[in-house]
Amino acid sequence: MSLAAVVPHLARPPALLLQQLVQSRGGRLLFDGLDLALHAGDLLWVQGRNGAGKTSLLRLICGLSAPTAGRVHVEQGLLYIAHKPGLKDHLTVLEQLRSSAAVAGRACSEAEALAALAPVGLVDAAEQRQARLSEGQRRRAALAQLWLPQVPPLWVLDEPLAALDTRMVERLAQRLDRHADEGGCAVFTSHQPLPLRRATRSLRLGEH
Ligand SMILES: Nc1ncnc2c1ncn2[C@@H]1O[C@H](COP(=O)(O)OP(=O)(O)OP(=O)(O)O)[C@@H](O)[C@H]1O
Repeated sequence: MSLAAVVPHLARPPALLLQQLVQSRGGRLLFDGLDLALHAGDLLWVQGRNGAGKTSLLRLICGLSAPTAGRVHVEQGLLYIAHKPGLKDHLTVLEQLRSSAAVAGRACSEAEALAALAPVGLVDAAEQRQARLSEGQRRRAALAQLWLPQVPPLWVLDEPLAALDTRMVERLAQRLDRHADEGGCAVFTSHQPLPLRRATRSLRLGEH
């Protein structure tokens, strides 16, 4: 029997591969020679003090900035929700969600978008302009993307818990668990642990 038959994920390439990744910013070395492979079902919690380089790493993974050296390989698609999600104030919650999906090449129907607003508790706010949302509601509006159909396999979430109440934190953790159960994976930053059912891998930056 082959090793791949015993450990199924070895049969597939990793969803995310970081090889000898180096990043300097503002004259500081944030990480040096970082190697990482993320496979189906992996949830990776990136930890570190303020300024350690967590957001910088997530932006590298998404191809939004270039490493000083090394390589980032994403096998299929990814979904990035930034620390400050770029919501347009003049759009309604529903318009924003459908527009974000379309820009990502995953256009969705109004019914699908409304269904994604239900778990984040924003169905009643669907027609409301985003300028009138609270911080927590803005975070929920951005996170609704995780409930759309055809989500990409790799999720990259920067501080997804910011401004969320306890109930929404639990709902997000359940969504992450289910995504991993279905063979997806995620990289997230957070200053607090998420109440996840699945085991979490962790990477601590700023300790060199
Ligand atoms: N545009 C930039 N130009 C130069 N240096 C930058 C830039 N953006 C961030 N930095 C620096 O890179 C370092 C890492 O920043 P980063 O935002 O990745 O940290 P972080 O771990 O996400 O912090 P936090 O927990 O506060 O969000 C910091 O020292 C920061 O000052």
